[in-house]
This record gives sequence, structure tokens and C-alpha cells, in this order.
Amino acid sequence: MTAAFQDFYPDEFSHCYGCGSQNPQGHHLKSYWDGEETIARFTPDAKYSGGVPEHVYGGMVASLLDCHGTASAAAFTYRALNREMGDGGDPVRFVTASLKVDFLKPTPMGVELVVRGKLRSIDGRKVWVDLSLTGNDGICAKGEMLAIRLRT
Ligand SMILES: CCCCCCCC(=O)SCCNC(=O)CCNC(=O)[C@H](O)C(C)(C)COP(=O)(O)OP(=O)(O)OC[C@H]1O[C@@H](n2cnc3c(N)ncnc32)[C@H](O)[C@@H]1OP(=O)(O)O
Repeated sequence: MTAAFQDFYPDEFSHCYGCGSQNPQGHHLKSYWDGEETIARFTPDAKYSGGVPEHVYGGMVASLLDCHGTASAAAFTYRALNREMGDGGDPVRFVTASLKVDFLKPTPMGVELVVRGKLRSIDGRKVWVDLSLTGNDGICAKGEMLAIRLRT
């Protein structure tokens, strides 16, 4: 089975509530390549409801974009450097500096959500990623992220 980007995070940096393997209560989001883009799939539990039980709350939507965005920034950077994740070199790690979310329509509960990331640009330690989250009836939210590579 293909490893997810987050599977290569060192354990000491894997406590993120959204995507850290070392956080037992977390969501354990997993991100992968899909051609030139990145993809993650996630079905929120019913407790993450918004104003009505049929919709996902906005914080969850932002959280999925957040974690998929930073993982994607790392993946895009590895690829730009002609490196493989887990190659034994300095780990490439990113945090979110800025995340803008546009909520286009309610995100449906009870279906698998698909999060996509597309590289906009890389400028030194700064990586801009365009994000989208799709439910069963089109795009529910779009995101724009600026991720910053941590100094090693
Ligand atoms: C490893 C796995 C982690 C999983 C992460 C999951 C996703 C997350 O939730 S991350 C948690 C939320 N994010 C954070 O807590 C980050 C908090 N912020 C910070 O730590 C710092 O501000 C940090 C690291 C982003 C930048 O600090 P620092 O490394 O000193 O860089 P700094 O020199 O200030 O900025 C670098 C560049 O980015 C730009 N920049 C920084 N922040 C912003 C911003 N909010 N908007 C626009 N530009 C910005 C700076 O202007 C600078 O640009 P330039 O190089 O052109 O001058």
C-alpha cells in the first residue's frame, strides 16, 4: 500500500490533531499524490455537525484544508528538489502561516469528502497551495494557503 505524506513525518512532529500519527484522538488525515495534484479523503464523524446534523461544521472543513495543505506543501517541495520523502536527508516540514477559506455551500455529513491540493508557487521557504474540498455534489469550500518551511 502506498505510504501517505504524513507517514514520513518524524514521530516527534506527528502530534497534530488533524494528521499526526502519534495523536490517538486525532483525525489521522492521509494525503497522497494524484498526478500533479494531491488528494486526501475523509468522512467526518456525525459529532462534527454544523448548524444542522446534515452539515459539517466549518472548523472541520478548515482543519482538513489546513492539514492537507501543509502536507501538500512538503510534497511539492520534495518533488521540486528531486527528492523522495524518507530519503534520509533533512526532513522538509511546513506549518501554516496563512489559510483563507471560502465556504461555497454546506458540506454534507455522512459522505466521503475529497480534499485536493494544487501548487501555485514556491518562493524559497514560502509555498502557496490552492485547495478544494468536494462533497457528493461539487465543491463545498476552497482554500488558499501560505505554508512556510521550518528551518532545520
Ligand atoms: C510538521 C507537521 C506539522 C503539521 C501541521 C499541520 C498544519 C498546522 O496546523 S500548522 C499550526 C498552525 N501554524 C502555526 O502555528 C505557525 C505559527 N507561526 C510561526 O511559527 C511563524 O510565524 C512561521 C514559522 C510561520 C514563520 O516564522 P519564521 O520562520 O520566523 O519566518 P518569517 O521570516 O517570519 O517569514 C518567512 C516569510 O514568510 C512570510 N510570512 C510569514 N507569515 C506570513 C503570513 N501570515 N502572511 C504572509 N506572509 C507571511 C514573511 O513575510 C517572510 O517572507 P519573506 O521571506 O519574503 O521576507
